[in-house]
Parts: sequence; structure tokens; C-alpha cells
Amino acid sequence: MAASLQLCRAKTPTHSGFFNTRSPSPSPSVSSTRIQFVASTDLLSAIGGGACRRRRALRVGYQRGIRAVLEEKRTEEEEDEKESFGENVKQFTCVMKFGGSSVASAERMKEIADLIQSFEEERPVIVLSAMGKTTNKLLLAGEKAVSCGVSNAAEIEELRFIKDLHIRTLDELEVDRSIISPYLEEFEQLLKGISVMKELTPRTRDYLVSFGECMSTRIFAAYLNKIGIKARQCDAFEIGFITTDDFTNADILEATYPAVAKRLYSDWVNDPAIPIVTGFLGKGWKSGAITTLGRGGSDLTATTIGKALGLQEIQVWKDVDGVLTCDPTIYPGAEPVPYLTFDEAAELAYFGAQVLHPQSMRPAREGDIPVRVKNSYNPKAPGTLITKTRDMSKAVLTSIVLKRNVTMLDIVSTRMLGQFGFLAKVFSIFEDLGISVDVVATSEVSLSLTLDPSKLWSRELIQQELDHVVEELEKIAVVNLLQRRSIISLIGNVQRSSLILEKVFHVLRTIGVNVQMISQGASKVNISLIVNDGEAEKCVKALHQSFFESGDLSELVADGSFGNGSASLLQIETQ
Ligand SMILES: Nc1ncnc2c1ncn2[C@@H]1O[C@H](COP(=O)(O)OP(=O)(O)O)[C@@H](O)[C@H]1O
Ligand SMILES: N[C@@H](CC(=O)OP(=O)(O)O)C(=O)O
Repeated sequence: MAASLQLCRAKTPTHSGFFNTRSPSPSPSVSSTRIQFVASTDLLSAIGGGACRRRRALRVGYQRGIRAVLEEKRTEEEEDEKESFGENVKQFTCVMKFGGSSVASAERMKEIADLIQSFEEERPVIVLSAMGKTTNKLLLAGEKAVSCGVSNAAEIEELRFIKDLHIRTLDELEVDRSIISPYLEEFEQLLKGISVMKELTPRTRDYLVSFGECMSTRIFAAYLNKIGIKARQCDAFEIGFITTDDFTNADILEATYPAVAKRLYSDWVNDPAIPIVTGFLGKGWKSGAITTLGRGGSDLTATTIGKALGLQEIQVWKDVDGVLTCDPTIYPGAEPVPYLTFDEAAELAYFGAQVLHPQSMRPAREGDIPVRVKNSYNPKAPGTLITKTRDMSKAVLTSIVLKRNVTMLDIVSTRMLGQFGFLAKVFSIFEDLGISVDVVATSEVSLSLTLDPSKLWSRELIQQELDHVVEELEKIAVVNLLQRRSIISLIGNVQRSSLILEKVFHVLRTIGVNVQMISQGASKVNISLIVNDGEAEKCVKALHQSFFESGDLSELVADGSFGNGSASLLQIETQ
């Protein structure tokens, strides 16, 4: 019997790209040169059968020789494979993520297609969110289905809205309706199922919202193909996005990176086409069910692909001119921030700036891949470039972020001063209850902290849970629960904290607002202030004017624009 060992060396035909004729590098998977080693077992046993030392030495030497050759060849093959794998992956230059507002209609999809084509030198991977507000509508439809009764499920207003939007878009793009009709039918069936069961579990919720991204990507890929740009729709949960099974707020697992890289690469080698990937979705590693990455999770999909493929840039296309100095819905005078570090962007996102998903900076930071936030409505605007480091020599404040409806706890130890383990006990209670803490300020016997209102970004921290927290804490401390508070986070150069704080307190004193807690994070990019919900917006406006607008607050006060006390509030409110 002959043992045949085959080693393949990479050589592939070349492929042409979508926009230009740049060809990807050779691939290991298609072989035209094959080196073949055939080691006969008969020969080996013949050599090994003799008793004399010389023959044994010959046998050992021969076997070692073969092993060495094979090992060397195997390593060579692996190296070749790695090399050409890397080169091929590098055929994708960037990932471009388009959010809901960028793909809200047929017209927007056409504009995005033009935009993608305008980057002639790029070979992008595209990540899309659901069209417009589809995710919200899907969730609302699911919630209505729970209580509307089976006979009314087909009449749910949001079902009609979603069907109309998607069919209208297909018609306007002149793409065949059959591309998504199975999804629309299944969506209706699912609503009927929910109405029968009278419950919407987190797992079903994720399955329900996945229809949004599954449909938008199919429509867009079909449109690109129709206009002659070769594209391939990819469901993230089929191409290697492996997550925890925390439905509605799943975490991406490490195994995702090689799996996604391998799949995108091999698809490309087999048939080069722009991948159009569903944002926001993954596959639970235990359940095998569709999971979602938390609201706004398509940003995370994009940065994950960026890291997996080691791309040159991750582009996140929004409906604003980049990351702004504050939320434009709170203060329309917000200005784009040209540069940010990953740390600043992560802090900004974590403390509530809707513009980026809180976890999305992690893969970009790990892979050291620049993230550019751009406006799909205004592509010429430079946007925001997020990198590992930036010149901080002139930086003071970068952005102001507001997080509303926060719960604050004042916890004072009932034990004597000098008791150790108090903080450990407090935090172990939060750990046991699975509640995340945002801002903390502490002395030896007392502690003030805020609780994330959306408990890990997914669901409301309900009153029952809060009562339970207080009950547990009251075993070791006197607890004061303060609700309807806001965190104002000042993201910037905390090396200049004295300057920032001097200005902040001047502003807040001028408008008559008391700060209830203050914390400077270990991240060194964030100072957080806690104020009452009702006062938060006017604080943000006043702080923005003071830090970012030409007239310094003192000048405004001097010329009577702010006046003092209530007169100043009136001025700010009416702006
Ligand atoms: N600091 C900020 N900078 C920019 N946008 C912000 C900021 N804070 C909140 N936003 C809001 O985030 C929105 C963009 O994020 P998002 O709606 O998730 O975009 P998309 O759906 O296109 O990914 C903006 O329209 C803006 O209202
Ligand atoms: N469609 C999902 C995921 C997402 O990222 O959306 P957007 O990019 O529009 O924020 C959501 O609404 O949460």
C-alpha cells in the first residue's frame, strides 16, 4: 500500500476588480503547480525490517529525512498560504458602513451607489443598516403583536409601513420584488406567531429585527448588480460573526475575526464581488440563533470587519458632518470635531453620544485602524478622523455629551471609619445583580455612583430591580436613591482639568445650576458632572457656548447676554 502525501503550492488565475483592473494576488486554494511526495510504506518497512545498525541508521535517517522534508514543505506551504491569504485580504482596502438614514429610500440608495463608485481606488466591504427607522418599526410591530390578537396581526400599522417602504424602494430601483418577498411573508407570519404566543422573548426580538438588515442588503446588492457593479449580499450570521448568546446585546467573540476574514477572502477568490454585509447581526455560539449587537450595532460590525481584514480605513457614513461638539438635536450650533483618539471616541460613545456604538472603537483600537466618520448627505465635508493618538497640545475640550434619565445612589457606610472591604462589598452587590455602574465618586465611608439606565444598553432598569439593589445595599449602608439625573460628560484633554473645571463652574454658577457629583475618569479624557435632568440641556448649551463659540462666557455676561440667575436661563432657553 502506498501512503501518498500531497503538498500544494499556490498559483491562481488573476481576477479583475469591480472598478479597475487591479488583480488580487495568487490564492492558495486554486493550484496549478502541485508538488507530490509519494512515500511507499513497502519501502519503509523493507528498510526498517533489517537488524543491522547500518540499516537501522539508514532507516532512521531516511524517516527523519522524509519527516524533515515534509515538515519543511508543510511550513513552506503554511507560509505561502499565510502570505497570499494576507495579500488577498488586502485586496479590500476599506470598509464603508452606511447607517439607516443613508439607505432610507431608493433615492438614497442610488446616491450611495454613486458614492461607492466615486471611490475608484477603493475595494470596499460595505456594511448596511436597516432602511431608515425600520428597526424601530419592527420592534413596535412585535410589541403590538403581543397584545393585538391573531386576527389583527396582519393589520398592524408598522407591518404595512415596512412592506410599503421596501416594495416601493424595489420598484423605484427597478429591482425584482421576489428578492425580498419571502422576508415580508415571513415577517407577517412571525407577527402572527407572536400574537398567538402573546410574548416577545429577547431571542424572538432579535430574529424579528434581523429582517431589517436582511432586506436592505438584499435590495442594495441587487441594485448594484443591476447597474453593473458586481456585488454579493452576505448575512453576518452566515459569514462568521460569532457572538455570545446575550440576545439584544450580544458581544462579538474572538473567533469571529479569522472566520470572517477567511470567508470574505474565499468568496472573493471564488467570485470577486463587493460584499454587502448586514450590520448589527451575529450568530449566538451556543444557540446558533440570530443575535443583535445592541442598538446602533452596525458600527461595531464595520470595525470588526476592519480589524478582521486589517484594512487601511474604516468609514462610518452618517447623516451629520462627523462627530460633533455636542448632540445637534440638543444644540444646533454643534460643530464637527476634526480629530479624535480612540479613547475619546469610546468615552463619548459610552457616555451616550448616539453617533457611535459604545463598543465599536474596541476592534479599531486593537487593530490600530483609523476610523473616519463622514456625512453621506455631504461627502465633501472632511468628517472626523479617529486614530490612536493625536496632537493634544492645543486641545482643551473636544465634545460635550449628555446622558439623561440616570439613577444616582448615595451610599454611606454604617460601619466605623477605617473599616476595609466596604467598596468591595458594594461592588459585589452590583456584580451579583448584573447592573453596570457608570460614574463613581468615593470617600472612605461614602460612595456616590450612577447606574446605566439601559442596563448594558438593552433594557430599562426596572423599578423592581432598583428596589432590590437598595434592599441589598441597606444591609451595609444608608442609601439614598436619586432618580431623573443626567450625566454631562466633558470629553477632552484632562491634562487641562483645572482650566476646564474653572470654566465649567463659572458657567454653571452663572446659570444657577448646582453640580451634584463630579468625577474625573481614569481614562484621562473625561470629566463627568451630575445634574438634575430638568437642568441638563441648558447646561450643555451654556457650556457649548463657553467652550466652543467665539464669545467667552465672561464676555457674554459682561454684555448682558447671560445676565445672572433666571435672566441668563431665559436667554439660553430662547436661543
Ligand atoms: N456628538 C455627536 N456628534 C454627532 N452626532 C450626534 C452626536 N450626539 C448625538 N448625535 C446624533 O447621532 C446621529 C447619527 O447617529 P445614527 O443615527 O446612529 O447614525 P446612522 O443611523 O446613520 O448610523 C446624528 O443624526 C445626531 O443626531
Ligand atoms: N438598524 C439597527 C443597527 C444600526 O446600526 O442602525 P444605525 O446604523 O441606523 O444606527 C438599529 O437601528 O439599531
